[in-house]
Amino acid sequence: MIKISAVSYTNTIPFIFGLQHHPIKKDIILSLDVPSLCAQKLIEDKVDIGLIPVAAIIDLPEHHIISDYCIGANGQVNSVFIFSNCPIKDVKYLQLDPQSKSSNNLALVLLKNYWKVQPELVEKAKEYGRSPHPNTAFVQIGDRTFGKVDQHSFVYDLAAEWKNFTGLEFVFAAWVSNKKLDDAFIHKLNQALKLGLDSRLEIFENMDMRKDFDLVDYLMHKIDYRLTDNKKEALKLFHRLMSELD
Ligand SMILES: C=C(O[C@@H]1C=C(C(=O)O)C=C[C@H]1O)C(=O)O
Repeated sequence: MIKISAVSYTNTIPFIFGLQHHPIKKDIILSLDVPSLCAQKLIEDKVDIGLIPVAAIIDLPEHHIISDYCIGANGQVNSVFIFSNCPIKDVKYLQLDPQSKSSNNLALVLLKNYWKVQPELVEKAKEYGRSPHPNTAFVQIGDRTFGKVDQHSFVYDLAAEWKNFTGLEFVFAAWVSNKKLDDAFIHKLNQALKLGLDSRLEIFENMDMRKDFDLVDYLMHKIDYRLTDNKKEALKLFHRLMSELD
């Protein structure tokens, strides 16, 4: 059996659907975890494959990107934000999202190279997301951000800001194995992922919709599941800019 850890957010539902509706389901054990844990499990070899934050790839002794599907965006993504009490140029404290790896690092890359400000970083903030301090901002990703854009004074969509900065798409998470896997299995995995993406309209029929967030637009148009050459170029640049952070 091949062990897989995938992201437990709504944007991964099409992939999960594909894995559960394809014959591959007999060959795998699937667990759903927050992104930082997907990465940790793959690094500790508790799983063979992870849909892991691309920022964690550099922590793996061996890695293989085994799919041309991913969690990415071409401009606005609608679920990766800096929410702030003040304009970004005035931020003094930045709380990081404990569930994230890629977006925390993307925030740091943009603050340094694009906005050119270096706030103090706060990890594991006690009052995460609720600081009354006027110069505090926080990174937040995934379903917890749905419906929140109207609740904060200043809102920055990090995939849109990355595109403003570089002109490129962005990849947040990729399907990565920590060992070489059989080609036939990889082929089946990709068929299953494609099946899930092709089943999105059927998935919507059984999905609880929200009044405060357009899930159909999000899963059809905002999350961009194709690991294009443009995203691969973005990934190289992102890893380089990450390695230059102090
Ligand atoms: C677009 C998203 O991408 C996610 C962001 C990640 C990160 O910041 O480490 C990891 C996995 C992705 O699922 C999201 O979930 O909102």
